[in-house]
Amino acid sequence: MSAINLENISKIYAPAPISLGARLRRQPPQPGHQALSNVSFTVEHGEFFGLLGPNGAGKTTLISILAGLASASSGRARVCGYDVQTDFRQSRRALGVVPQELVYDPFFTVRETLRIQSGYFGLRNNDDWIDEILFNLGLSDKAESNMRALSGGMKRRVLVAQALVHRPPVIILDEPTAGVDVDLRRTLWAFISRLNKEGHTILLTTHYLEEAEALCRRVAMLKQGRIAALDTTQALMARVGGADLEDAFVRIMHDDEFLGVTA
Ligand SMILES: Nc1ncnc2c1ncn2[C@@H]1O[C@H](COP(=O)(O)OP(=O)(O)OP(=O)(O)O)[C@@H](O)[C@H]1O
Repeated sequence: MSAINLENISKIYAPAPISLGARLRRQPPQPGHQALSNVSFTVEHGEFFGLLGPNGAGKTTLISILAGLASASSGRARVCGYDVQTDFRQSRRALGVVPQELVYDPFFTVRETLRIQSGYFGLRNNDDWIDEILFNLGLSDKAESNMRALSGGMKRRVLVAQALVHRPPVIILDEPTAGVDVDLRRTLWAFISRLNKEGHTILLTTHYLEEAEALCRRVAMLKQGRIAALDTTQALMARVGGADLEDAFVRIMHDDEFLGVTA
């Protein structure tokens, strides 16, 4: 049983509702937007896996499907063997997701936020683990601060903490270091690497390819909603050529030969 298993996932977003003016002009309805086409891959337990792709490639859509926030138009997604639709509660419990957007409730303190999140998973008396997470993310002195009083980088640390309160075996980070300072990057990667060494599976999306090269043993590259490459980071760089993963990424994204090709 794998940590993450995706079988032929496709996603077509419904078109925007047709306006009254367009209806009166008898314009034909717009087709939906195909964000993912037959995406299949597996992430094994304990892997540090990179999901890469340019803006709009479909990374967040795929993560939303895994987290049960969006439903696939076709195909099957499983987390730790649990189907994300039919076994939603178990699959969601196995997963910690750090979202790309800073979403938070401004009325609570950091500790309250983490206690509430623990409550969603039926966890009471979770303060020992909450304190450990806060310490490891450099947030101990912010525990009683109100969320709205935190800087953007500090809020992002709380999002990471929130994803970890229920000790999920699989952790998904959607661009966790976008716009954050060197200090947080180092703190975050030290903690996430430690969790990975302890056996947690990590799926990371990032536009910082040097981070992916340093951290991820395997990567999948999405291009226009299709898998363009899927291999170990080292094998991919050796096969495609170039000085580093960024070079390989640029070559793959600019060469149509790779569209829909899997390793
Ligand atoms: N709710 C939605 N309705 C319609 N189209 C959407 C919706 N969400 C995303 N899309 C479209 O689906 C495609 C994939 O978007 P997605 O956010 O998954 O890409 P991404 O790889 O995460 O991009 P980024 O790197 O910019 O975060 C894009 O063309 C986007 O405009």
